[in-house]
Amino acid sequence: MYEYEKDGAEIYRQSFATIRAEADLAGLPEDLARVVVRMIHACGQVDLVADVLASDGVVAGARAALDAGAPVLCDAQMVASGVTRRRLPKDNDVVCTLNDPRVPALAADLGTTRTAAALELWRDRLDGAVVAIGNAPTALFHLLEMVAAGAPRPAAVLGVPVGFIGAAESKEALAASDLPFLVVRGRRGGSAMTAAAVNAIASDVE
Ligand SMILES: C/C1=C2N=C(/C=C3N=C(/C(C)=C4\N[C@@](C)([C@@H]5N=C1[C@](C)(CCC(=O)O)[C@H]5CC(=O)O)[C@@](C)(CC(=O)O)[C@@H]4CCC(=O)O)[C@@](C)(CC(=O)O)[C@@H]\3CCC(=O)O)C(C)(C)[C@@H]/2CCC(=O)O
Repeated sequence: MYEYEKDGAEIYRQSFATIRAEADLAGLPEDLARVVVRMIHACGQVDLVADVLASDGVVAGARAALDAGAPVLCDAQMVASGVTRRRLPKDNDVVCTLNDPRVPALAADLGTTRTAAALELWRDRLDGAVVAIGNAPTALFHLLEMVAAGAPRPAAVLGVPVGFIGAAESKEALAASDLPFLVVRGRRGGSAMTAAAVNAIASDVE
């Protein structure tokens, strides 16, 4: 009844070719360009590239951490669910503590959101980890507060929360910090885009 592409590999090939033809990736190092292509693939917006900001070597640093077996620490279950486990080079743990039964009480004690409070349960896994924040601005702010107060430093922070309240500000704060980072400036972000960034970093092929 309808004429449409049914070959998954061909759909991917055409998508990535379209993104590379339409997005202005000039000036990005190739490893970062590959990550941005996949983030664009997750949101359908080729102008995303203009809002991407990353510290030097963040993609290589995150990949080296994964190769060394580092966990991927996610703010939301949606981010964790989007990470393709078979791409991960060392069967790395993908961790989201949001639904841990201790979190509601922690959030009440700290006077913050559950997503932010859930990061308190990352402390023993934070050292050298790849952090993927795709939903909650409060989680990203709380991570920065924890590290500033002496918590272990992650190898890379993919800071891509979405929204209107605190999202842009939390990402500017990350970019101004001394942590290796990748952000999408402004309101855009989200779990799908963040999981896509992890998947691109974990993968050797587009
Ligand atoms: C204020 C919050 C925002 N949530 C956004 C967008 C989406 N959130 C979805 C879902 C299913 C979840 N959001 C929570 C993380 C929940 N969202 C919040 C909080 C109230 C506070 C976070 C913050 O401001 O930093 C947060 C609850 C908390 O106490 O931390 C979630 C845990 C709520 C819940 O279901 O209990 C849940 C995450 C579940 C999981 O994956 O583990 C959406 C799907 C929206 C929906 O349900 O309709 C959507 C997903 C976006 C995405 O791509 O991830 C915003 C826009 C980020 C917003 C914060 C900023 C704003 O401007 O409002």
